[in-house]
Amino acid sequence: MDPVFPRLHVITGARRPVEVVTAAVAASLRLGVPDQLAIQVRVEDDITDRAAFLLAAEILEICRPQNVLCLVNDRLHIALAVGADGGHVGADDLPVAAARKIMGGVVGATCRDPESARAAVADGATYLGVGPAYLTATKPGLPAPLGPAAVGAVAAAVPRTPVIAIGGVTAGNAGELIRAGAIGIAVVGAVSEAADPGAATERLLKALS
Ligand SMILES: Cc1ncc(COP(=O)(O)OP(=O)(O)O)c(N)n1
Ligand SMILES: Cc1ncsc1CCOP(=O)(O)O
Ligand SMILES: [Mg+2]
Repeated sequence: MDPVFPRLHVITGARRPVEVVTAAVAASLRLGVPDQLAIQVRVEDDITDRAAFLLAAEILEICRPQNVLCLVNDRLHIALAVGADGGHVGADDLPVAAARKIMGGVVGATCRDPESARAAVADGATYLGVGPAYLTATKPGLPAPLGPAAVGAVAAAVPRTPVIAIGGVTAGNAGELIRAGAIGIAVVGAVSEAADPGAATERLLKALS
């Protein structure tokens, strides 16, 4: 695993995704840490593949010149078609082993417990997204929040694989997740819903430094 795996994953929401990504990338450049930022293109299920493809291509054009990692959620065919750096899969998506077969780059996998974490790593996951760490309104129907200790238990089970905590993460609670063992965080609302997404990204990056 590349030792410089990004520690802040900004995931696009429905609101102004291109504006948010532009601001997040600019913030990482202001702080001189574009290698610490990843952008994950995530669209709702009712968005067509064509619209998702066009959005992912536009976002990749913002990320690539600055060496900001660009991942696509769920739709690995779109990740491959635009030439993104990788993709992220969860329980309703391609199994990790199948994702690994078609994706030469980064494969992220959602895990909530040590056993599934070890299985995902054995199947070829590059990093794990672990959550929900805290309550979140962004994705309905999730299990109860894990809290920092359970996130840390997953991280301890896969010591050579980066664990990215997700779900209700803010600049205020990021520190306790890192202290528990996560190497980074993924956010939707903390950046997408912020009045100033660039300033919000700076706060999150500083909370990780
Ligand atoms: C970094 C990261 N971690 C977890 C997820 C969630 O993926 P998944 O469980 O497949 O849910 P959806 O995001 O597809 O609704 C993620 N996207 N990123
Ligand atoms: C997709 C997903 N999976 C677990 S929590 C989550 C949403 C995280 O959004 P937010 O950062 O706004 O809580
Ligand atoms: Mg998914």
